[in-house]
Amino acid sequence: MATVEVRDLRKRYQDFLALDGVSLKAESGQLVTLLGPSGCGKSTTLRCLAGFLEANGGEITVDGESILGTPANRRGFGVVFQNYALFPHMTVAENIGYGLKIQKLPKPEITTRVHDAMKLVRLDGLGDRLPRAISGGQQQRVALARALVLKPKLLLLDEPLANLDARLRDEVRWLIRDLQQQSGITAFYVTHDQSEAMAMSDMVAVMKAGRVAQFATPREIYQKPVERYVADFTGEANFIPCQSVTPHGEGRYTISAAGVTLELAGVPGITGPAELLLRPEALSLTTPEAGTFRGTVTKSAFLGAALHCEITLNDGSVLKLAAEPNHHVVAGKEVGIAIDHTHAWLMPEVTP
Ligand SMILES: Nc1ncnc2c1ncn2[C@@H]1O[C@H](COP(=O)(O)OP(=O)(O)OP(=O)(O)O)[C@@H](O)[C@H]1O
Repeated sequence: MATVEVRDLRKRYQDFLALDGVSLKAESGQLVTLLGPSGCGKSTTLRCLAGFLEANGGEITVDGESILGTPANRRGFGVVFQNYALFPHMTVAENIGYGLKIQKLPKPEITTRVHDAMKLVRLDGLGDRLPRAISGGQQQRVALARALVLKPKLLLLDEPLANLDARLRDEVRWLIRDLQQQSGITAFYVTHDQSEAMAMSDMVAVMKAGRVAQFATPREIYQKPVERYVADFTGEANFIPCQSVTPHGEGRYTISAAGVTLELAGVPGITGPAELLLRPEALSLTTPEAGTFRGTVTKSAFLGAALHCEITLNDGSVLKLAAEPNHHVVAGKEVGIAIDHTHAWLMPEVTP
């Protein structure tokens, strides 16, 4: 178990600044996800942690000790990549035991540990197969077992599910989280998949152009994003611009938006222009008289479990929501929208 801290990490590729001061922390036993779009610096951060890349500035500590001068093979970390990189000519068991063989452990101990690791990732009985004779999901589990068998201090996973189909992704995702929690191992996990990040993590770092836009729990990231970029990247989001914002201190505000005055919570310390974030589940359809907002249905689509609607308000804002599937909602209908204030959140309007 290890506490890992990354402070103001910088990495330059020639004249391109890929990491511009990344800071985050994993407490012992936590799984921390680096989430963000392609090119934002997730893999670069992970490679600096692994020791495959040398940082140009900043610090990485494990249990308070700097590791920047320690070469990758002496850090004692387990690494799992999206391309499993198994040795094609070795059996599953040989692949898993390879690192132990390099460490020159006695054969009986290798056999026992490989056996235990295979059981852990549910690969029993497949030890004699070659990688080409097992499925993609099984290959990824071999890669996972190969990392875990070394009892690493820290587990680093770079999009480990990217090459799997949706069903396998789900299965391996839960397996990784189960194993990580059971073993209490600290882990960093790179993904651009928001639902993966939300489901698996203790903490999420949402990355934006070489920096961490927000570092918080999945719940906080989703319900209390610090800016629109984070809100957009972590799920469906509706935004309404505010005409006036009066702060009351401690992150409470009175606002006026789309002709309605509301009192609600938001990012502390907003002084300039702001916009209201309403997640779809904060909204429900009602009569025009009963709603907080009034609008006209501009789109509706029956998607089985829900009726997806777009409502255009009188200020031109468009709200998307999922209504009860048996609701009779057709384009052109006047409706009211009730909002659950606990799911409404005010954010500063940041120019993209
Ligand atoms: N060896 C390199 N030389 C030059 N630029 C690089 C190199 N490796 C990465 N970059 C650039 O650094 C930025 C960050 O790359 P990185 O691989 O960390 O992003 P990422 O968030 O992991 O993206 P992805 O999800 O596509 O893997 C990108 O703009 C990328 O083009």
